[in-house]
Amino acid sequence: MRNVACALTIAGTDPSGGAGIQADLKTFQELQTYGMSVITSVVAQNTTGVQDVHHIPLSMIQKQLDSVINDMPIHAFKTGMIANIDMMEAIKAKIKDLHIPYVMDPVMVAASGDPLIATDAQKFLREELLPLTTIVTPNIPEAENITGITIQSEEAMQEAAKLIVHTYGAEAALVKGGHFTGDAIDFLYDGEAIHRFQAKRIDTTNSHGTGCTLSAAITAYLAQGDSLYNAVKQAKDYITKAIMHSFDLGHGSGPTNHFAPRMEEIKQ
Ligand SMILES: Nc1ncnc2c1ncn2[C@@H]1O[C@H](COP(=O)(O)OP(=O)(O)OP(=O)(O)O)[C@@H](O)[C@H]1O
Ligand SMILES: Cc1ncc(COP(=O)(O)O)c(N)n1
Repeated sequence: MRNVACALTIAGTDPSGGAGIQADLKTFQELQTYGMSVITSVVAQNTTGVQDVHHIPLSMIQKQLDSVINDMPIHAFKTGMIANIDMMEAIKAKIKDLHIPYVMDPVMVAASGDPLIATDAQKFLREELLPLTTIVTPNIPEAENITGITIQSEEAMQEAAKLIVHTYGAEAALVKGGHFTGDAIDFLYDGEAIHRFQAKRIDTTNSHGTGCTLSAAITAYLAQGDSLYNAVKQAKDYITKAIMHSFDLGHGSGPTNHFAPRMEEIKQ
């Protein structure tokens, strides 16, 4: 029996608190999971976009990973923004023997449209990191980038999820429909079956950090020992409530509300 579920995020930062490491740690905390973090890049960003990026030196990323891995229990981990091939190689070397659930949010571009990883790193991510994942959670542009297919229908989303598993070697793929119109429908393919997760589309422009929050919630539930299906189902519920009660903060696309799911439960 575990004392407490422990989850690690390896990602970039967001000083405005909506995305990246900050969103991940808030999500872990809300889901009663002990959160740990390794910072890859310090990003000057807010709800309106990315102002600047400072990459942490490689040796410091390696040392942060050693600090956590050599001392702490880790029951599941996620990766978010990993800006270049050198960082990806260093991280791969440290995580490949962990043998615990690995959730990859294949962050490529911020919701504001600003690129977050180098173009040549996309190939490394696809070929070297994807095969290590328990689940990868691309949005539609990321799924198009990984598979090379154009996604304009639910059928194409499902085809992309299957391709990511069978061609690129992820154990499972969750292709997210946040960028579509109509209901917010995500498809999970676990190597055997397609599962559909549907929520009403919430009429809001507050979508800063939705992908980070969803993947962090999946990581927290996996750290707690939930099955992949149950982790995704509960995480989808969490992000839907967090968007429903999102905050009108900042001058751009506002952040999700991490305590909304708990407040809704208290009200019931
Ligand atoms: N307006 C919305 N209403 C309800 N659910 C939404 C809405 N927008 C996104 N979602 C859901 O939020 C989750 C994140 O999906 P999305 O496709 O937005 O990811 P993303 O693009 O990686 O995130 P981000 O916009 O932060 O980059 C998915 O479960 C998606 O269905
Ligand atoms: C450090 C970091 N990681 C990921 C995102 C993507 O989040 P979003 O697309 O919601 O802006 C981001 N903006 N910043």
